Amino acid sequence: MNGRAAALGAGTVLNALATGFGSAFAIDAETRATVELDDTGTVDGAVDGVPDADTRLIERCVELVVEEFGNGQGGHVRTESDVPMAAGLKSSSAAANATVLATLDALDAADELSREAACRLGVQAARDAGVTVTGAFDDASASMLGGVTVTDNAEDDLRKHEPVEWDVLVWTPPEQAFSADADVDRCHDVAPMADLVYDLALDGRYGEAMTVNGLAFSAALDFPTDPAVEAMPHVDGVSLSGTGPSVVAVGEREQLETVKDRWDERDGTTRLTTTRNDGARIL
Ligand SMILES: Nc1ncnc2c1ncn2[C@@H]1O[C@H](COP(=O)(O)OP(=O)(O)OP(=O)(O)O)[C@@H](O)[C@H]1O
Ligand SMILES: O=C(O)C1=C[C@@H](O)[C@@H](O)[C@H](O)C1
Repeated sequence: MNGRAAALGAGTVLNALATGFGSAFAIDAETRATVELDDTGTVDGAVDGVPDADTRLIERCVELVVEEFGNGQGGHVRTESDVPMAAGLKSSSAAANATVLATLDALDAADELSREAACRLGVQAARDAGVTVTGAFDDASASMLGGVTVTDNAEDDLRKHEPVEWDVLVWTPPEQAFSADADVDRCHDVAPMADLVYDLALDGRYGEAMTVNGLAFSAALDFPTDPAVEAMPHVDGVSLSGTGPSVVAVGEREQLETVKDRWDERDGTTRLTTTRNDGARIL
């Protein structure tokens, strides 16, 4: 009873920590999960290359799927990832989605649940594991479905979902920033800006939405705005991603290459990539 699946990392249009409404877009970075089920009744998890990682999220994903579609099985779950952990690129959503799909695959139950419903199980696991503030259905839906999504995280409701063909530049500083540690009160203070970003996103003005989001949440969460200001003359949109520290920009490839030269001078890694519209998949 083995299963294997992959889900996508994502960047932010609107951070949901202010109002519960969020928006994210899938990028070409993957987390893969392998699940082996057995009759032990207990689940243990491991993250490739990170021996001390917190594995409660992926273990909880297996448990929830087994509760609904299995017969008391336990087993092992292991992830390997191109999405850096706690860097703002939705590593938790990608790990949860990949694990839920891999467990469904191991139980031969992948056709019994829509991708959207599978994603809600991962969100529940993230809440149970305490790795999220709002549940992060915005990030989870982008990671699972691909394209850009706009969501109400209080209701796990998908308000908008559409494919997008964007070139994307990602700067990831060496630090980590766990969502569960974010200063939520400071985010509430920028709610009027989040309302504006939500309206822009619903209008399909994603680039402007991202830029307003980035300035507001960088200020609220105490991240530098210099990378965004450097990028602004060249790109359609630039934002702090998630609860940081990564910054994502979208626009013309050539212009993003100009920004990359500037961002390369900073500590960390800078990567040119694209959006993905295919979403998570069973391998
Ligand atoms: N590859 C992985 N395998 C297993 N668990 C993971 C993996 N990546 C992330 N996680 C879980 O998610 C937690 C990090 O979640 P967090 O929301 O802080 O990061 P993120 O999703 O990358 O950030 P953001 O929401 O700002 O994009 C980790 O502590 C771990 O529990
Ligand atoms: O933990 C959460 O609820 C969230 C974390 C960040 O990724 C945000 O970007 C997201 O909108 C919500």
